[in-house]
Amino acid sequence: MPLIAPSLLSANFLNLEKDVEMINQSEADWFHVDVMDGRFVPNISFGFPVLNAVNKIAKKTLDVHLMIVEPEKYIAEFAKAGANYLSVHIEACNHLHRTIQMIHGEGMKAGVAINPHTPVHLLSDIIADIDLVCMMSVNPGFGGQKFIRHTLTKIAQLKTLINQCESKALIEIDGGVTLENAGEIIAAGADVLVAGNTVFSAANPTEMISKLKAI
Ligand SMILES: O=C(CO)[C@H](O)[C@H](O)COP(=O)(O)O
Repeated sequence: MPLIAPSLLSANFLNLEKDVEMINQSEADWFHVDVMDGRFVPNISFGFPVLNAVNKIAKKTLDVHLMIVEPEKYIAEFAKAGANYLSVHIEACNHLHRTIQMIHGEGMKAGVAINPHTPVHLLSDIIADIDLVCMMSVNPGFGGQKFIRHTLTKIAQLKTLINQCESKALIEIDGGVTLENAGEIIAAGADVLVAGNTVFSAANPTEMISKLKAI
């Protein structure tokens, strides 16, 4: 069964508590939290005040995806704010191995996110050291975009790399996941499905999470 991680980017910020409680009560496994800085991506989402508030009531794993430059500056603060998984972009890190060591040093699981154009083989010398690959299946920065189908080929490549390197990394697919494409994403080898728009624009988000979980 896939792990389901609803993305709070598509939640109702006028009543975030209601959406966090909905996820608590649902069959979702994780909270996916997108932090954007307006520099790495052309959008600004939210930061520590929101994450700290979510952490007060969230009863599930907090999976934090940093779409920011110089993520190494903020690792300790994300640990304090309750992040369980912390993913940094390979494209944003000059010293990725050191950044992963810092994340582990703060007691968090470490993830590496990769953009749709970034080749999977660039992960070959880090894959054994990480817990998660957040594979972007849209260009990062916005929810509600269309799934880039080429990502399906990359999932299979990543699965092969993980097996070759005896890595324990989970494969997370982020962007454009729907009820229609979730089956083939899982068949390609994904372990975690992030879903923002699909969950929060559904008439019944709790039911939508259960449907994704059942695929
Ligand atoms: O990282 C992200 C955007 O950069 C979001 O997590 C992603 O887009 C999920 O949203 P949706 O399911 O609506 O596509």
